[in-house]
Amino acid sequence: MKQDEYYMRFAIELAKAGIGQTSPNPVVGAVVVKNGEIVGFGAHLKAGEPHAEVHALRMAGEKAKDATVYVTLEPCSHYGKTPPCADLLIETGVKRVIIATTDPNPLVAGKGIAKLRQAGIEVDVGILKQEADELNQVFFHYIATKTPFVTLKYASSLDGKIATKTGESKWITSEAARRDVHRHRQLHDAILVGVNTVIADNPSLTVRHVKGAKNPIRIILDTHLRTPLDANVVNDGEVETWIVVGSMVKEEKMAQYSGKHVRIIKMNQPKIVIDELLKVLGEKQITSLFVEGGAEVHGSFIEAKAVNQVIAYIAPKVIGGKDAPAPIGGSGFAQMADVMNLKIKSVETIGPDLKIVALPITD
Ligand SMILES: Nc1c(/N=C/[C@H](O)[C@H](O)[C@H](O)COP(=O)(O)O)[nH]c(=O)[nH]c1=O
Repeated sequence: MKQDEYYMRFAIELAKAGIGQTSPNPVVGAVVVKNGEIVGFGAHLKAGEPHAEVHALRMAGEKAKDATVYVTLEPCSHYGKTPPCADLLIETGVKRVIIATTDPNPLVAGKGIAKLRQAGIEVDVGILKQEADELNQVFFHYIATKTPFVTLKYASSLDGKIATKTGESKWITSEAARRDVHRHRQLHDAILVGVNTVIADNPSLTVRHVKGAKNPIRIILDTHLRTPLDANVVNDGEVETWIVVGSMVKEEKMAQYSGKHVRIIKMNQPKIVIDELLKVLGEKQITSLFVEGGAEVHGSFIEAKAVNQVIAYIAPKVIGGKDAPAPIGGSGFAQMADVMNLKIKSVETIGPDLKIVALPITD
């Protein structure tokens, strides 16, 4: 008889199928086991479509009766866009439900488990909890804060430069590393850069190296509305571009962009306050934000303590020069006691480059 962990690991792998597709819902996987045999499995693939348990139970059919169901997130017990899974599990007559982690939403946490137990179903919680929680770090953050989970990404040389002293930066990292960046882009609801990056690089900020991927919304931080009218992000019509401006920008200046594929979001203060921005984006159901620079934008997110993950691509190149820019601008920390501390989550090589993923340590 395989252990519970074996089946839960399969459910976690299934859940990964939905990553980048289910926003603003979590990713969930479910496996139905009867007499030591897998008789059904499924994953939640898109908000508004059936939940993982529904797919798995449908596949199991009659065999679901008296079966054991493994699910990576507590079954829902409230009517969302689809009927509650806890009720379906009860009606189906399953014998046992194994849950990796409970729902982070305080409104529903534990309710699904209680409903199942009241119906006489044996419920165990916590198998592979950590792996299951990691799957939904974005969703859990968004449910708790109603603001996007922020990943800050930069590419730098071995000596920590993001461009030469003359502003050249194409390319620091390899094609393989840049393809990896596009994979991260497609997993996000929005990408954000500062207007200086638009002026310097005229980026498209679309997902190109990944087939059939959706393009995240492009967000440009542009306090004084300096985004060039002929910029790619304003004219290519590939995906919506939101330009965030300060309160002092004049209506007639904004009118120049009408007819373009852009939406101008005017903040209620002259300068863009990151915390305010994240609240506005959260209200617009942006659950994950990929901040791609430049240095001043990175500095403002770090100073606002608004970074949930850092992804750094380090190329084996030396650019040198005291005037060549480093990844994080802004005023920086004066004392070591105040610097941002992180825990390295992973280090891997991609082609000739290093990729480091680190998570800020929130004391
Ligand atoms: N210069 C480098 C980067 N530069 C990233 C820039 O900030 C900007 O996001 C790019 O110009 C993106 O352009 P597009 O969207 O692909 O058209 N990013 C990287 O990963 N490696 C580098 O070498």
